[in-house]
Amino acid sequence: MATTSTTATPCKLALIQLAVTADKQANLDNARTHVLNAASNGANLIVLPECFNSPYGTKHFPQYAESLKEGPSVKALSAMAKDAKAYLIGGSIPEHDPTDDKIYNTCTVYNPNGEIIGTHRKVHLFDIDVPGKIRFQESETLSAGKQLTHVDTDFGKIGIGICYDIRFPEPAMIAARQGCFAMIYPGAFNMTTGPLHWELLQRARAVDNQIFVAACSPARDLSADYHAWGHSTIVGPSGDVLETMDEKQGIIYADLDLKKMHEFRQSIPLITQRRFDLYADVSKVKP
Ligand SMILES: O=C(O)CCC(=O)C(=O)O
Repeated sequence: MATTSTTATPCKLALIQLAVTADKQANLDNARTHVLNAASNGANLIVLPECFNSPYGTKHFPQYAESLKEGPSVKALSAMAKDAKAYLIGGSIPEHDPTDDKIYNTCTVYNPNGEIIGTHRKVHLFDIDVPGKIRFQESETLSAGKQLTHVDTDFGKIGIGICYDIRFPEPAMIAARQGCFAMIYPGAFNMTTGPLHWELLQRARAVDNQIFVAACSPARDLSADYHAWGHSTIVGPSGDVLETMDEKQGIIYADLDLKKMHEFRQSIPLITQRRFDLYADVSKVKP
């Protein structure tokens, strides 16, 4: 099993809970202002929310989708990372892939030189129907990604998921076992599932795997079709909430202390205590 380094560069994480509008260029400009602001406060790993350049809704995705090669968002994100001299987990954007003519919910990740070091297409589409509360079917216009994503940084390896991906424990466990010290989820929970599960799922993924977990939401806009829960949150490897916030636009920060993470793992050594002789492959268990 891969080990997580203890000698990595200190990591100051910032989550930007952005107010998203229907104006793509205004969203990119607002993201830039906040990314540079976070960097000027010492953040060297900066995260934007799910769907930060477009309103969140299946009817909006085809209209806002752009190619990663040609579109304005990747160019703008690359320049932000470079000018901030920070790693940037660029939330997500509706991506149009001209090679298969499909639309994906895609997160791009940049190093401090502005180069793309990872691309994650949401692998679990948000298709739910809670009668009388919320029905949302991303699959009406989106296709699912086909791979899990880990990126290499000066701090260590980081796993990326997008929103609904957090409901599935397996990708976080695989990331932790392959040496990632954190899972980062741009996300946009809602007024039904937000209060029920947003924090619980982050704490669950963290405590199961003894890693940092962070989820970054858009700010709530009651004039939009979709009301995001907000409450961007950073959780530590023991499941403790390090920082959280309300539903408004803003930034939260946390220093991610990998030494403490390793000490905690030694005191409760789940990694060496697992019984894969009893549960090696859950996919073979018949429901
Ligand atoms: O899982 C949930 O309750 C919300 C998921 C979601 O909003 C999303 O995947 O965008």
